[in-house]
Amino acid sequence: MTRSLTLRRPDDWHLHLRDGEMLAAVAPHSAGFGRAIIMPNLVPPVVTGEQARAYRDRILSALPADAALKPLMTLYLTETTDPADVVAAHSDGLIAAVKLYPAGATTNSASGVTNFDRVRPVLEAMAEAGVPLCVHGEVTDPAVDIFDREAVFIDRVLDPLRRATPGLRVVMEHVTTADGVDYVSANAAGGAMGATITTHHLVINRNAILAGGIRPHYYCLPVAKRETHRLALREAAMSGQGPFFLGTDSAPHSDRAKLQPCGCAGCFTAPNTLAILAQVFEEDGKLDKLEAFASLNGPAFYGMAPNPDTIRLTRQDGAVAYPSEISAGDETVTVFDPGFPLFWQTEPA
Ligand SMILES: NC(=O)N[C@@H](CC(=O)O)C(=O)O
Ligand SMILES: [Zn+2]
Ligand SMILES: [Zn+2]
Repeated sequence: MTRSLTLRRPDDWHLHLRDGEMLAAVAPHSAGFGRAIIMPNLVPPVVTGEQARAYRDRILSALPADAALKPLMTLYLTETTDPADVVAAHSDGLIAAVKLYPAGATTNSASGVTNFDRVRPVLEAMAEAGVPLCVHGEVTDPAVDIFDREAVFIDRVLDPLRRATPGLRVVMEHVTTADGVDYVSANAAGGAMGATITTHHLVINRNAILAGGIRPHYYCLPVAKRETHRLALREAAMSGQGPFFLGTDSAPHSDRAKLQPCGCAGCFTAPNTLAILAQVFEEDGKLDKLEAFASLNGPAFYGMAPNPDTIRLTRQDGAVAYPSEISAGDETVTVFDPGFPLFWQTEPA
């Protein structure tokens, strides 16, 4: 049995760090990643280069002095986004990507896009300048079943949008279906598409949310699908194939906001993500593919070098303890429970 594993330092290509007291509480839990794509869905959202710069400074102040993490900022695409601001922020190295939320699709997405024609000039400028578009891929049409919203998005929105904007590089964020995996695999040639896969979608299917009682801490968007889809995600993540890389979508919410008649979507996985990943890759006999997924494929897609340094994961004889919750100001935030004991631990540097 493998007892230890040395990897290029991993990156997180989809991370929510929030702001204020929540930022202060959660940022240290992602400090061991080399880089992270920081999601812009604050209230109000991060829409201009100036706002991204100020948010990056707040993140850097919230990180411990010895943190490895370099935040890679994104702008939240709105129907009034200025193409010139996007291109300038990208060429200054301030942002790595732009994030598209269909209006109303997920947490803090009210300022997202309703009419895709209105963002066409921005998308064209991005295609021209090589700025990737990160997409929350779900339709918001209330007539579409929530478990079908990703698959329908591909046909109704994503594919037409990509055809209308040749050269636009797209990341399908937190892909949750076999349909998403197949679409990305079929369209990834030449780096045209990538996909992030979360830690929690490798672990849970929709039963985790609903069987034997309702479990709000497993509710996230896109919602976990049936088992066949989870297996397709595991296969993609463990394939070593270039377009698939880690984006934890660690999305902290206070327990107060989660445990409501209408609770928020999001799983907070930052504290135990690597331990869970090592375990699921080990379970499938694919530990040798973890580095491609967590440390190599993401930078290759974004045109960056892998991190120069490494981390070491070791397998313990007994289960490793991690906090079941953390505090953020007066609030608590529950850490994702994979439902099985964890044995892998990141060695202190
Ligand atoms: N994934 C989630 O369930 N929630 C995210 C938003 C998102 O990534 O869609 C959040 O910001 O809480
Ligand atoms: Zn999303
Ligand atoms: Zn997210």
